[in-house]
Amino acid sequence: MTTLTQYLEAHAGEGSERRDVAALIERLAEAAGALQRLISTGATGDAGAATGADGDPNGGGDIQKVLDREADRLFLAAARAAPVAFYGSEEQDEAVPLREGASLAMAIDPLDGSSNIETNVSIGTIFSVLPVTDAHRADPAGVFRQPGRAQLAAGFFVYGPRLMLVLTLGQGTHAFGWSPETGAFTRMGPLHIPPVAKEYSINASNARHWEDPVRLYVEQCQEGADGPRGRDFNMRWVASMVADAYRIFVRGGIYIYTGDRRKGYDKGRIRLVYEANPVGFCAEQAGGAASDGVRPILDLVPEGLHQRTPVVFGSREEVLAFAAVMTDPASLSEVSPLFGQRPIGGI
Ligand SMILES: O=P(O)(O)OC[C@H]1O[C@](O)(COP(=O)(O)O)[C@@H](O)[C@@H]1O
Ligand SMILES: [Mg+2]
Ligand SMILES: [Mg+2]
Repeated sequence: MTTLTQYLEAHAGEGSERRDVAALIERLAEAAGALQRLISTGATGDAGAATGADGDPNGGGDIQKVLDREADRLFLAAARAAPVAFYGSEEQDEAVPLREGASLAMAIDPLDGSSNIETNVSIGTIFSVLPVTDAHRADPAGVFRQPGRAQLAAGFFVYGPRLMLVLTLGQGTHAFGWSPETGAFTRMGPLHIPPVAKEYSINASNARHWEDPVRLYVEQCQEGADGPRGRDFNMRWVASMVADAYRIFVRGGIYIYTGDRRKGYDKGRIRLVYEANPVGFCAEQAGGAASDGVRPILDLVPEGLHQRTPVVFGSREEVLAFAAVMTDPASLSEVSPLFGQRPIGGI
C-alpha cells in the first residue's frame, strides 16, 4: 500500500521546485481531510441552514456560502504553510501574495459544486499548481495568465461517500483514497479514461439556449442506436464538476459546459484557471482529452484569474467527436466509425 507521502517522495522528482510541489500537496491533503471532517460532522452548521446559507458574491461573481468561505480559509492556510508565492482563489477578488520569493503559485476552486452543499451530494476542491518565474515576481499579474500546459501539478478532491484525491504531477493521473481512521491518503491506482464514451453530461435544462451544433450533438446522442451514432448513450449530470469528472475518469464519458445564449453565459460557467485547466491536465494525463469545444484547453492563454471558458472533457474519441460537430455540424452524421482518427482542433 503506497501512501500519498511515499508516492510524492518517489515521483515528485529532483530539484527544489519539485520538492516544493510535494510539500504543497501534503498541506492540501491535510486541509482536505479537515474539510471532509467538517462536512461529514456538519460542524459548520446544519445542512440547509448555515452550510447552505447565501452570503456575498465571490471573486467569480457567485454567491458565497458558509462552506465556500470555510474551504477558502482552510486552503489559504495550507498555501501559507507551503512554498507558495501567490494564491488565486474563486473566493478572492484578486490573487493573494504570500511567501515572497517562493517558487509556486496555486489557483484553486476551494469548494466546487456549491449548489449541492445542503443536499448531501458530492462536492469537491480543484487546484492547479504553477511555476513562479522572475518575470512573474516583477509583474505578478502574469502569474495566473500562464496556459494550462505550464502546470506543474493539478488535481481535485471529491468529498463524497469516500474522500478521494485525483492527482497528476505530469506522470499519469492517479487516484488516492482517504482513511478517516489514519487521516492519510493511499494510492488506489492509475486512472485511464476509457477512449469511447457511453455517457454524456450536460445540463439539459439549458437546451433552448444552446447553439445549433451543441443541440445537434446532444440530439444525435439521444437518438442512440436508432440514429447516426449507432449506439445508445446514457446521461448523468451531478452539477458538481468534480463528481462528474471522477465518474468519467473511472468509466468514461463526456462533460460539456459550453457557452449558450443566456445573459452572461457566452463562455459558459466554468472558470479556466482553477477549474478547466486542472481537470484538463488530469484528463490528458489519464489518456483522455479536454477542449474548449474545439481547441485543447491547455493551450488557451488566460486573460485573468476568473475568466470563464467553454469546456468539454473526458473520453478522447468523444471529445474529438464533439469538436468535429462544432467545426462541421454535418460531420457527425457522416462517419461515426472514424471518430478519433481525425486530427481535429489539434486535440
Ligand atoms: O448549475 P449548473 O449551471 O448546472 O452548473 C453546474 C456546474 O457549476 C459548478 O458548480 C461550478 O462550480 P462552483 O460550485 O465552484 O461555482 C460545477 O461544479 C458544475 O458542473
Ligand atoms: Mg467550481
Ligand atoms: Mg467553487
